[in-house]
Amino acid sequence: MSNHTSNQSVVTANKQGAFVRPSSSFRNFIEKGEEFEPEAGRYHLYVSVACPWAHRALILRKLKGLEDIVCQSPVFRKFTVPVLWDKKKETIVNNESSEIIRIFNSGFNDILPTEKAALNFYPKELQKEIDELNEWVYETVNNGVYKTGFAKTQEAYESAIRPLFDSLDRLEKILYGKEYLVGDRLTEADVRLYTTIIRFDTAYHGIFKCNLRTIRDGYPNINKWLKNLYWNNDAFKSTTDFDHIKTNYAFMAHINPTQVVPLGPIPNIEPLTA
Ligand SMILES: N[C@@H](CCC(=O)N[C@@H](CS)C(=O)NCC(=O)O)C(=O)O
Repeated sequence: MSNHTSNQSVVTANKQGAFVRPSSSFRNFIEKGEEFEPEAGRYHLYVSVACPWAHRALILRKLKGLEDIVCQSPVFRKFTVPVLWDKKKETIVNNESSEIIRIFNSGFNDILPTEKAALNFYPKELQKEIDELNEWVYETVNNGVYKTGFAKTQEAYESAIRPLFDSLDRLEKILYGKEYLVGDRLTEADVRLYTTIIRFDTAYHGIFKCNLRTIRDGYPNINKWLKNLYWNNDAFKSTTDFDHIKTNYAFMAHINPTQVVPLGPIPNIEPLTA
């Protein structure tokens, strides 16, 4: 995969000092009868467990029971993660997390047991609502924490942190009396938000200066939703590694030059009953 290394940098900024995320360059899908066929053992997922974008893919892989079909391993820089690699053609299939989770959601259904194939985290009847929510959640929350943390000017920082917290306020209302974001079932919208919120109090609040409020003290409905996913669904808990998350964010020398790793918050996530 050395032919496909990326020279993209996480610290890309525009003239105003605002973080600009580079776009992903490999955008293929896995489909029967097409170039990339669903096959067990053919594809490999490269991740970093600290990375919220890679974490999305790890959760979907687990939810769909793809552990024996798509292997995974950590990779250290050079290219962005997640990367879905085709061992047969020796090429990257896709390096865009929002598409890799769609591939995992349905691309391997033909070779999965019936009960796993039946699981659909992007159901037709909810797609419009999921897409609409994903759009603003991506801009202001998933990427919003990065825009806040990587801002190189006061102005860029403040114009990212405000929309971030406005969106958290909006999500808090959406989750009032609800277990999931869209419909009454777990969808990719929950997965995409989870990987940011689980890092919020432990990394983004301190290291990225996303500190108007914490999730645990400022957002009871989001906190309840978060705890439910973490404690009641192993696909979330088993793919979440708090030590790795804390260390990796603290090691970003451009924003934390001492690389001292914060101890708190304690606990990393509250117990279900708190
Ligand atoms: N759009 C990509 C973004 C992935 C991304 O930015 N990943 C980070 C890690 S959290 C990365 O690999 N950055 C490149 C680097 O650190 O060199 C996706 O969602 O898949």
